Amino acid sequence: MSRAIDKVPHCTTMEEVRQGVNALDDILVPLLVTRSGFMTQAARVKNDPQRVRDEDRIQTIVDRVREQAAAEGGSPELMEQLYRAMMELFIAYEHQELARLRAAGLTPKTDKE
Ligand SMILES: C=C(O[C@@H]1C=C(C(=O)O)C=C[C@H]1O)C(=O)O
Repeated sequence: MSRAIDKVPHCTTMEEVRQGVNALDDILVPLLVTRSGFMTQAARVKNDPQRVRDEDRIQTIVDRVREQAAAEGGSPELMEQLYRAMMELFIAYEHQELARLRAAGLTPKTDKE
C-alpha cells in the first residue's frame, strides 16, 4: 500500500504545510510546462481551430483521473474539477498556439485530413 494520500505527514505548523506544498509545486510546475508543450504539438497536428476542443477526449481524461484519484485515496470530485478547469486553460492556450504557429507560417488545412 503506497497511496499518494498516505504520503502527507501530520503537520503542526503552517511552515511545515507550506514547505510540503512548495516541494510538490517544484515537481508539478515542470510537469505542467511539459503538458503545455503537448498543447503546442496538438495545435500543429490538428491545424484546425474547430478541432481544438474535443469533448470525447475531455470525458476520457475526466474518467481516468477520477479513477486514479480514488485509487490514491483522493477525492474524484476535486480531481474532476481541477482537470476540467485546467483543460479549459490548456484549450485556450492551444488556440493561442495555433494562432501563433499560423502567424509564423503554418499553412491552414484546405481539406479534412
Ligand atoms: C490536447 C488536446 O486538445 C484539447 C486539450 C485537452 C487537454 O488539455 O488534455 C484535451 C482535449 C482537447 O479538448 C487533445 O485533443 O488531446
